[in-house]
Amino acid sequence: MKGKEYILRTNSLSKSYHGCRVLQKVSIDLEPGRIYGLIGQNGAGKTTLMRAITGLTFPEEGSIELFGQRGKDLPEERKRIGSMIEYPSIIPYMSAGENLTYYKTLRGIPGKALVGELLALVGLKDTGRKAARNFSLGMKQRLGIAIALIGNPDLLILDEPINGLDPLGVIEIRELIKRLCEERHMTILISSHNLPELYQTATDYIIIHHGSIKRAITQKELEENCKHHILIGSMEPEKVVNVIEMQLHTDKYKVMPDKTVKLYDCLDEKETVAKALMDSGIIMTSFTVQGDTLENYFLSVIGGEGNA
Ligand SMILES: Nc1ncnc2c1ncn2[C@@H]1O[C@H](COP(=O)(O)OP(=O)(O)OP(=O)(O)O)[C@@H](O)[C@H]1O
Repeated sequence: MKGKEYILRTNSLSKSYHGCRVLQKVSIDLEPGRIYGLIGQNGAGKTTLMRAITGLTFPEEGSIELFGQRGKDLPEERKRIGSMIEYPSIIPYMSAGENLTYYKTLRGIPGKALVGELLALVGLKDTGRKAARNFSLGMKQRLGIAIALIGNPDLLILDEPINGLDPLGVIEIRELIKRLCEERHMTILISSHNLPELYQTATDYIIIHHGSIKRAITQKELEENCKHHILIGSMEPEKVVNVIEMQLHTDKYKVMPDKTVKLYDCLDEKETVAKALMDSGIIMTSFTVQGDTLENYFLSVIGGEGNA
């Protein structure tokens, strides 16, 4: 049987700055045509990992395999990566078209139509001679992505591409990323602190904390972990449990440390559940249908420290 195909594999990458480990034996595997959300707090090592993959910094330990090539000729293989790391590398006094032409020429990429195609793809076709320094933040980000797309990469790496964007800008980038994945079968690694947004974009998540990979999980697995449930708040969780077991005949529940009870069953029979609890004299302080969020999941994986 043919083994799994990988676009990128990092094997035990470690990197230190001034004696301080910022990447610790980082191993990740990226499969083709998927969108990976890289999640971590400030300083977790996301940018450093992206810089290591693209060759902007060098790990002291570990190895990188790109496109199944086992790192035979990394500089050559890296030509199939497009990236926007930290800031879009835009030349401010040039227009969007001039920026793209400049980078295209610099990289020796032929094809007259490419600049127009990329401008259309990122929605900057009508910006004419306007200098990039006068662009909105969203336009600058989209131009940065267009620059990253110049070589029609197989792997696209985007560090915080929606940072500072307004809601419309966020939606535009989300649509663009999804289109690149669906239409061009690109593999995309994207870091973001906006977890609700990432949840709408990514197909997989990689959680990094203090330079170590804590979890790699698919959207499907995440959904399984963040299953919808009825959240029942009361001062008498043992009575709630009794009703659930004896009257609703299910054991799919969990008592939380704050005394709420999560019921993963009977979601289509909310009225029956509510009535059974009330008829048993339980005073409920809350009764809502919820699904755990990516934020909660992230916090539970890193041990509840701070925000993403
Ligand atoms: N060139 C550098 N010199 C010294 N320390 C660095 C350098 N680059 C990164 N670091 C340190 O490495 C750690 C990881 O930084 P990194 O930028 O990779 O984190 P991050 O997860 O991208 O954070 P953020 O979400 O804030 O962008 C931080 O403690 C940072 O201060």
